[in-house]
Amino acid sequence: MSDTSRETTPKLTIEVKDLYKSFGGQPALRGVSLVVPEGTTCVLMGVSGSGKTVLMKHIMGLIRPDKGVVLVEGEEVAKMNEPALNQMRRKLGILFQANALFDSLNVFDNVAFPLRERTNTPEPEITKLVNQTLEKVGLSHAATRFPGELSGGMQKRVGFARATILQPKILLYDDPTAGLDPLTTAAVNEIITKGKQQLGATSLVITPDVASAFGTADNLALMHEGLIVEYGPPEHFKQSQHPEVKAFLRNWLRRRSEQRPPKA
Ligand SMILES: Nc1ncnc2c1ncn2[C@@H]1O[C@H](COP(=O)(O)OP(=O)(O)OP(=O)(O)O)[C@@H](O)[C@H]1O
Repeated sequence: MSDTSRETTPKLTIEVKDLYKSFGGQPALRGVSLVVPEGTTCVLMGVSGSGKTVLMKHIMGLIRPDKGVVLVEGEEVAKMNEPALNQMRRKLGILFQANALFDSLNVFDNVAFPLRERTNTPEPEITKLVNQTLEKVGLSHAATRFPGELSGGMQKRVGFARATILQPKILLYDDPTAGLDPLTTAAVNEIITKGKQQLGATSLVITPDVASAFGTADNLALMHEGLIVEYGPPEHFKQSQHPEVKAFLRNWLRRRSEQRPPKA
């Protein structure tokens, strides 16, 4: 028996086919197609206004397409009714730029929130799960502290703990390293990688941080004016001859050298 008979096509957790969306006659998406195979991390890059967030909002079912389809685990998002949408969203762990932590709740209660809100888990079990999750993100010592008392990176880790406490199969991150210093950025990248390893999750990440993107992605996609102009693994990307990829990487290198602090 040949080995090929045992080969299986990877399951596609997210499938976007020929997606179009305009706002007030202005096109934001102009025929976007993208697949994210199960258990992989895809990083979306592109200049401001290129359509990254609009694409992600379609996946979350927050925006309806003008044309084209978005499938999450084979189900068409635009055809879901409210209960089906809620059920689909339970599979999503969402970590956006603003951590949206509750300032009046301490770290423990912030992380426990989805369990208390969405499940009937008994309190002793909640305590166990939250403590385990805080340990994973290295925040066991901060359980009783409030968001205002934490560094930006610690807040991100609380956000990650809260986004993953229900063990989502799909993680969506929008600009998770925005405004963070290089050390904290490295910690967040580690979190993204951990998300994949610990949860076996499928991740879609938007980031302007090209170094993060190359470090975390199985596949990279570059958006330009509402289209994905290049898609593939980091090695493929680095060698891309596509003019928009070359311009994007050149700009990033220039900005990075400008941002380097002057030598003391
Ligand atoms: N609700 C909306 N109403 C009108 N226009 C919108 C809306 N949402 C997005 N747009 C427009 O769609 C285009 C794509 O926006 P989007 O937020 O997806 O960009 P982006 O690539 O995520 O940018 P950034 O990196 O700055 O977040 C922009 O021109 C934006 O102004």
